[in-house]
Formats: sequence, C-alpha cells, structure tokens
Amino acid sequence: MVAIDLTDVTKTYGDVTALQSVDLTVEDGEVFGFLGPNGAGKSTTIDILLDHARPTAGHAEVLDMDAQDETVAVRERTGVLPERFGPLGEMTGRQHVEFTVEAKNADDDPGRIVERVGIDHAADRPASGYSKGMTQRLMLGMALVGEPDLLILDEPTTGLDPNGARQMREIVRAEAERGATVFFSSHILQQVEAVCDRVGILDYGNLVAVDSIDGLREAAGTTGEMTVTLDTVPDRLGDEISAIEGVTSVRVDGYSIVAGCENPAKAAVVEACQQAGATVENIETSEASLEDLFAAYTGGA
Ligand SMILES: Nc1ncnc2c1ncn2[C@@H]1O[C@H](COP(=O)(O)OP(=O)(O)OP(=O)(O)O)[C@@H](O)[C@H]1O
Repeated sequence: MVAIDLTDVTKTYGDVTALQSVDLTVEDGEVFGFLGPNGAGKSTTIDILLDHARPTAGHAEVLDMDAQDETVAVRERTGVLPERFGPLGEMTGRQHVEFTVEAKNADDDPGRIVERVGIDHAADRPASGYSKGMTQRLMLGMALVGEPDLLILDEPTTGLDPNGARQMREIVRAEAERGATVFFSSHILQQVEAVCDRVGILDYGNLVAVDSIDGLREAAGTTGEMTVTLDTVPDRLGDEISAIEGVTSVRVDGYSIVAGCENPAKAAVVEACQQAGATVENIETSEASLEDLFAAYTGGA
C-alpha cells in the first residue's frame, strides 16, 4: 500500500500558486518530514489530503483511496493534528478524547491516551482553559485514537516545551513501530531530522527535493567547516586556500585556519598548509548545519 500519492498536483488561490505540479509518494510505514518556509504550501498539501481543499489540477490518493472522492473512508483511517483549530469547548480534556473514541468507534482507553500525551493531571479540567501547549497535546491525543494507519501532523511541536517536543518524537517513533505512516510538517529541521526516514522540501509550491537528510546534505554539497590548527600561519596561506576549488570561505583565527568547504576540498586545504611550510597540529571538521541545508534548498528563505 502507498500511504500518500500526489500526482501532478497544482493548487491556485486566485493569483497565488500554492502548489505547482507536485509529485510525491510516501510509502506505507514511513516517517516522512514535510519541510518548507512559511507559505511554501505545506498546509495546502495537507488540506488536499483531507479534502479541505480541492486541487486545481492533478490527483491525490491517501491509503490507496481517492482523497477527494473517498473522504470519509480516508478520515476514518487517518489521525490528524491540524495546524489551525478553533477554541475547545467546555468539555474536559478526557471528555474530548472520549468523544473522539465514540465518533471513531474505537476502543481506546481515554485515561491511557491523556497519560500518553502528558495531560493526565489536567484531564478533568475544561479544555477551554488549557494553555496552547496543553491544547496541542490534547489534539495529538485525539489524533492517536483508533490506531490510525496514517498520522498527519501539521507543525506538531508548535507551542510545546522541550519535554513536550521530546514526548512528541517518542510518540511518532512508537506509532511508526506500530506500523503507522507518519506525515509530519515542520519548519524546525532538528525535529524532522530526529524522527524522519525521508524529508521533502517545498519552496514556493515546488517540491525541490525528496531524500534522507544525509542524502540532501550530500546533494547540496554543503559540507561545513574545517578548522586546521598550525604551529605558524605563513603569509598568503589564507589566499592560497581561498583559491582551492570547493572552498567557500577562509578566515585566520590565531594559529587556526577556518575554511568553509565541500568534502573533496578538505584534503587540498591540509596539503596547502603543509606545502606552505606549516606543521598541522590539529584538524576539526563540522557538518553543515541544518539551517545551511534548509537555506541551500530554499534560496535562503
Ligand atoms: N484559502 C486561501 N486563500 C488564499 N490564499 C491561500 C489560502 N490558503 C493558502 N493560501 C496561500 O497559499 C500559499 C501556501 O500557503 P500554506 O498555508 O499552504 O503554506 P505553509 O507552507 O503551510 O506555511 P506556514 O509554514 O506559514 O504555515 C501562501 O501563499 C498562502 O498565502
């Protein structure tokens, strides 16, 4: 089974193109991170999967069903944490979960769910008085009801404290182990890297990359910084290193040369130091930050 299959999906709102000819396949059981800057089209994609919006062109399937024609069946097997939700009513958190259990004809224990998402201490208070993070946790709990085959989480860590973000990651992993597919939108790359098998990056409605984070790093060629500490820094060494292909920046910091460079250039940097007559005392390298990677794919947005 394919969990999500978008074929040539375009969505326009008047003059705005929210999605442009997007093709995307998410396999059953994958944890897929959907990344992109503000306004990239992430929520629009999710709206189409859940038939809250109709594609202007193209076709969307969810769990091998037509997202627009078999909406009820799709929603029965899908748990959703939406990005936007209205204020909750006077019912308690526990009652909200109980209501969802009944509506989905599921047999989950509401007490177990509120505990799992960390709101058991407040489960018997009206949910209308919950903080943003508590509301987010409750909505996640409601999404988990009925062991859905597909979890769609739109910006799930918004409003969560670090513990909440960690619990969210643990829940995503546990759901994936159970066999669910998780489709997780975010612009926080660290969250995505921590849990996702693959990521897709949207930019202005275009799907610009789909790969593992390591694969994206390699393809972007953004391989980070290397710091070479020497016994002495000969004159002109900085200029010589700047001229090496694949070196993007050079600065001298005391007895260290700090070079931004792609992997293949690293050996040439060390060689240049030695040829200039310096003794290499230490070498440290760091990978491109996730922010660098994101910027590489989204034009620095
Ligand atoms: N109902 C709508 N009417 C008009 N324009 C819309 C509508 N929904 C989305 N858009 C536009 O489509 C584009 C994509 O928006 P979308 O909400 O899908 O982005 P996003 O990636 O989820 O952004 P964010 O990270 O800020 O939530 C934006 O330019 C947005 O203004």
